[in-house]
Amino acid sequence: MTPRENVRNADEISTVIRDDNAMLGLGIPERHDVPVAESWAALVKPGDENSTEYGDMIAQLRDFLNYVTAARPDSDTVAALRDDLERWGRRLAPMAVPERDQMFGHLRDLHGRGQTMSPTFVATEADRDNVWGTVRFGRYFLGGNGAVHGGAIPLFFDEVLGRLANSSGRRHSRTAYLNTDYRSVTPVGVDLTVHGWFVSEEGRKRVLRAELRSGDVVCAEAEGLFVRLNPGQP
Ligand SMILES: CCCCCCCC/C=C\CCCCCCCC(=O)SCCNC(=O)CCNC(=O)[C@H](O)C(C)(C)COP(=O)(O)OP(=O)(O)OC[C@H]1O[C@@H](n2cnc3c(N)ncnc32)[C@H](O)[C@@H]1OP(=O)(O)O
Repeated sequence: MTPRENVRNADEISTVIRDDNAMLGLGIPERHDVPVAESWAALVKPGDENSTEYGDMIAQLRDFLNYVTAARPDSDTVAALRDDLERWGRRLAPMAVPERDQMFGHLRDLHGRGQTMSPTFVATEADRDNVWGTVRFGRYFLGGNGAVHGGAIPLFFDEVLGRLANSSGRRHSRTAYLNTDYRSVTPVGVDLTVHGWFVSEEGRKRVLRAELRSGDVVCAEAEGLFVRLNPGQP
């Protein structure tokens, strides 16, 4: 018997559908309509006129990656998609620019910075030493059995803590270590809450911690050391 045949009433059916949508990481728009608190927003580089359009394109790309991950497409669909992707690659290739000019990941006024490498962190509150927010790992970030891939979690922590470490007028630092404790499975397709905070700041060394929760359950915790760069250090 399949899980669907096992469904007995309308409530259960809607739960299954909702869960399927959740597994796709869909249903919650990957948009950027939550106001960002002052100190986090201090990183914002104003005046990129393409931000909104580019951000919407990235949101589509994120949804697309979730669909690709979830689908078991027929071979005609795969062939058509391959051809479309090849065409898009050829269209974009001549538009390559040096790193400092690229848009991907550089749009700091967008939640998620206009990138797809890690899920969109939506900062909802921040001060000089803390940031709070939400994240939803889409189906694309699935490791197995409904759990987020173990490598995607430190990537996400680096994203949040790296940015907090360099916020509020602090000079740039780089991650020296980032330790992650996986406390319980991090579910795909579920809104999670995030808190990142400074533990200490001594000389060039900034120690920060973060916590990722699903409801009351702590899914993962991290501690990172971020070392302030010396002048001329890459
Ligand atoms: C240009 C920065 C860009 C930042 C982004 C801007 C904001 C953008 C906005 C949004 C972005 C989203 C956010 C993304 C952020 C991501 C950040 C990353 O992931 S960076 C890539 C991964 N990390 C590396 O590639 C580092 C490679 N390592 C190094 O470059 C060096 O090792 C470095 C700079 C970390 C330290 O090297 P030393 O030569 O400058 O300094 P020494 O003397 O070795 O260390 C200073 C102190 O730190 C301790 N230390 C260093 N590493 C340690 C470790 N692993 N464990 C414990 N202590 C360590 C040392 O023992 C020393 O301590 P004692 O002063 O003696 O007390």
